[in-house]
Amino acid sequence: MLKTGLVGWRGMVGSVLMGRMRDENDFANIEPTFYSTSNAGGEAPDVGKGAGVLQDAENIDSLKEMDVIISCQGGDYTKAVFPKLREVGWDGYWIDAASALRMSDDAVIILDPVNGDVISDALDKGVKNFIGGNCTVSLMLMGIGGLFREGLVEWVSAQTYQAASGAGAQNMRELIAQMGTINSTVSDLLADPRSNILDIDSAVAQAMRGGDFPTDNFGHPLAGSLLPWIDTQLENGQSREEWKAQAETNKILGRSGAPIPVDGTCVRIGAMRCHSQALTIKLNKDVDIKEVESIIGSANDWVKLVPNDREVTLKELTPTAVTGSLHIPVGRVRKLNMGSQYLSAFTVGDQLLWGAAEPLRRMLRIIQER
Ligand SMILES: NC(=O)C1=CN([C@@H]2O[C@H](COP(=O)(O)OP(=O)(O)OC[C@H]3O[C@@H](n4cnc5c(N)ncnc54)[C@H](OP(=O)(O)O)[C@@H]3O)[C@@H](O)[C@H]2O)C=CC1
Ligand SMILES: N[C@@H](CC(=O)OP(=O)(O)O)C(=O)O
Repeated sequence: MLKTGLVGWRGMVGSVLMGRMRDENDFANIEPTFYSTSNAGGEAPDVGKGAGVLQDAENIDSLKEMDVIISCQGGDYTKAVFPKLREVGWDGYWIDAASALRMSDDAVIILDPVNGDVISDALDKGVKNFIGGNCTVSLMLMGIGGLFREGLVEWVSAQTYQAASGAGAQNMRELIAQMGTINSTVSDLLADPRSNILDIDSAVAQAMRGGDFPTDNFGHPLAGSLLPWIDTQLENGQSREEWKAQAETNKILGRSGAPIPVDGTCVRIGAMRCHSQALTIKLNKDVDIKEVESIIGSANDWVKLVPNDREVTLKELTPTAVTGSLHIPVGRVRKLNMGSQYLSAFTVGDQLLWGAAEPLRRMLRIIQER
């Protein structure tokens, strides 16, 4: 059994990972050791093997005993601990949710339903660093990976609608607090069916712009609004989240040479944990829409083609419908007025599942099954 160290297991991504590992009985096949950056010596979770003791997540001597380490602790932890482990000659597998090592030459971005071949080749070559992709990129590739696999994509433009969870647990709380503040500001007016909607509207706008509105985490109102910038600002005008789209897509696909252009605008909206994306895809040839649908819908076990029908779309292609589920619905698939090679699609995915935790636990399985 692989000695497997788990770091970051009680955070938001880590908790989702733990839930999935329990659901899939993954702990039966490993010898787990739980680490903490804040509570070494405390009680470790009982995953069916008795509750052990939490180990110190900074203790290199302990970590280097592991065959595999899975970290959901974040990039700062990775940057601090990973190089020290490799310096002392640790040769185990490092599986990480953080972006810190994603673009390193000696690391593979893992999304096995899309790039199982890339992962397998890397394992054959002795690669030991396997890093989860950016949630938006992973969800886009789970949705339209079939078109890439068939070599049909000339470029993609993704306009995103990203959930609060992508910014962290405190941001999810803040979104709800903002919603609550808005509601409580106008609850008396709302209770009166004869009240003027413009009075309600101006009271809401005033509250959202006021100094008491809870914005410590987002820095700005999100509830009742949106934020058209995610992550840091780059010199070329892109946000870092937008930069990741092309860089990570091409790396996940294992492409060398000219990259497939992928670009768009990343926007934070008031969804809880599902990212949605409106995709414009330029195909490199005219493909019949039925064939396009078939290629998209049969690419993996989780993608689901939603017919371009109003009722079904509004029932199945929303964050509310998808949250907590591994399904990746893709709908609104149609050719655009721009020409027969221009395709539109809309996809929704849970950014904590396929966007973060699921590729990590599957990577552990892949290593085990070797
Ligand atoms: N949020 C996301 O959508 C995505 C995040 N990631 C990556 O995963 C990393 C972890 O993200 P995320 O899970 O959101 O981070 P969290 O802040 O939820 O958890 C990170 C760590 O914070 C510590 N912590 C402190 N207070 C608490 C608390 N009250 N509850 C739980 N944990 C607490 C825990 O460490 P300890 O137990 O040692 O104290 C925990 O492991 C990110 O930095 C990012 O690199 C990747 C993809 C998506
Ligand atoms: N940036 C993503 C979440 C995330 O953690 O991305 P990354 O793993 O690339 O840092 C979002 O805000 O929705």
